[in-house]
Amino acid sequence: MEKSQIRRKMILKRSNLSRKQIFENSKKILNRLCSSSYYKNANHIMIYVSINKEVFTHSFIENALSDGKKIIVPKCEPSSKKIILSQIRDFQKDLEKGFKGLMEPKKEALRPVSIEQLDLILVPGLAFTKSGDRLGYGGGYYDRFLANTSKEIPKIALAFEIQIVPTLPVDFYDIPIDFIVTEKRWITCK
Ligand SMILES: Nc1nc2c(c(=O)[nH]1)N(C=O)[C@@H](CNc1ccc(C(=O)N[C@@H](CCC(=O)O)C(=O)O)cc1)CN2
Ligand SMILES: Nc1ncnc2c1ncn2[C@@H]1O[C@H](COP(=O)(O)OP(=O)(O)OP(=O)(O)O)[C@@H](O)[C@H]1O
Repeated sequence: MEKSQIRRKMILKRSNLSRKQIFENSKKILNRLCSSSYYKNANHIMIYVSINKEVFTHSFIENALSDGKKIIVPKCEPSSKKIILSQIRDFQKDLEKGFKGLMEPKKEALRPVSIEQLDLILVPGLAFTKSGDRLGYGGGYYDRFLANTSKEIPKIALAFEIQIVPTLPVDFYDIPIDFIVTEKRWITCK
């Protein structure tokens, strides 16, 4: 099956999850992450700001900020299809609706961070395999970004169990992830 076809199928499948299921499963996923040494040992954490039926990350971001973690979120630059990293201090004040309706740092709240500063990357996606292959929305934003990160930085996907599939088409530029956390389990890829 082609990537575009799998994307459509997975968006449809995910749309069947109720708001309650999204919130409850997201809580389990993020609690599992927070009890891991990957979270505990990380100071600078990059995380996506969830929309629609993605694993809900807003409460995690607020809790991690209270926990003293440095939180870094992506801002899309559609002209270059690149991601800019910006540290946020206040979820409510620093973000506004931007590209594709995503919550992104406001211009006046941009606090650039370099890739080398990241200790942990929490990756979004539509579908994943247990071996770490990932399918996103198709912009290639994360693939371009992940291509520039060191292998040493853990890349962890947050996903609902229904997003784990047996196989995915893989292109040479696709960057595999290291772990997947679902509401049921912790998957170590490869
Ligand atoms: N929360 C979040 N932020 C992210 C990503 C992501 O997957 N999730 N990205 C990952 O690379 C980048 C943004 N890339 C995107 C590329 C395309 C579409 C897009 O076409 N969205 C559809 C809606 C899909 C749906 O119904 O869920 C659209 O606008 O029609 C969205 C984000 C960076 N920030
Ligand atoms: N490292 C890269 N350098 C240049 N172009 C790239 C790179 N990675 C991906 N691309 C381009 O991005 C486009 C989208 O890739 P793909 O369909 O794999 O995105 P995706 O993984 O679903 O989305 P995303 O990474 O945004 O979540 C492709 O046309 C690909 O050529």
